[in-house]
Amino acid sequence: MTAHANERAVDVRGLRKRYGGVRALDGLDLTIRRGEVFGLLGPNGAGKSTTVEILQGNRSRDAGEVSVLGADPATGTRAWRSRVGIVWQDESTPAELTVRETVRHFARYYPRPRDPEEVLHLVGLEAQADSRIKSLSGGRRRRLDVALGVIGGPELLLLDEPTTGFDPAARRRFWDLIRLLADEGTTILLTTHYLEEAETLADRLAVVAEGRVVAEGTPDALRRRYGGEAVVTWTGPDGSPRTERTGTPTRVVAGLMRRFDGEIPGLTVTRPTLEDVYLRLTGQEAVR
Ligand SMILES: Nc1ncnc2c1ncn2[C@@H]1O[C@H](COP(=O)(O)OP(=O)(O)OP(=O)(O)O)[C@@H](O)[C@H]1O
Repeated sequence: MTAHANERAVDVRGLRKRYGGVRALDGLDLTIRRGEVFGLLGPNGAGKSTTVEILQGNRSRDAGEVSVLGADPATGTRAWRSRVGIVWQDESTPAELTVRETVRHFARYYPRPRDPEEVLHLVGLEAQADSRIKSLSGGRRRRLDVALGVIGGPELLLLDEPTTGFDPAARRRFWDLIRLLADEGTTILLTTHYLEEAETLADRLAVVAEGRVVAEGTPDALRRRYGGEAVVTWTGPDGSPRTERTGTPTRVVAGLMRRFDGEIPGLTVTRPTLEDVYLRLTGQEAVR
């Protein structure tokens, strides 16, 4: 909890955006509190990147109210920009510079930057510090982008699919970095297609579909509200598989224990995952 915990870092009301005939945002509402890690989920084309770009001040909107750290991004000053960390999708940094030179170079743009060596360590690029950017693999390139997003010591970090292209170890390391920044009080918005990532990192989530928020809450609350019933399976006395869908799996298991007088053969209890919730909310639920 930070001193600002009840303040809003991001407040969006009725956000609308069209690209020609395409309605990308259709009345999106979003509130992110200070110090919170907030995950934005949604299928391809739902409007997540457009939202992040508008919050960054890099895209205009057609309608709606937007406040980011107390300012309208459309008219954000240089001082405001220095408080917001952005990870660009296609960074146009000079490919001839080394990783260390680039991070140091970007640090000079900010009034209170983090230590470049610390940032290289945090994103796991110490071993590549003297490599030229053009020689980096795609995943390491992306880690450098993340380094440039945090070098200014932002109050708010806006991350659009930050771990796409990361190998599993780099993704875990990135999660540690996000937790560290969150512990320091940084507010973080991240979009992701990795539900495990959302569940691991986010205090609260919003699911976006067709340009609107269709559900919002903690991962637990979303699972409880939209997850549906648990599934209990076991093996019957005749050896055949049995299944029961239930809102009270403990009661079902207690009944089975009495019936079997001890160990229940083949018992499993499966509770709805965030993925089940997500697929249901975005209308992509598989027919079972
Ligand atoms: N520059 C653009 N010009 C025209 N249409 C665009 C542009 N950017 C986005 N769109 C369209 O707006 C809609 C929302 O796109 P957006 O990139 O915001 O979605 P997204 O949720 O980030 O998707 P993804 O998960 O694929 O990144 C899509 O239909 C997309 O094709």
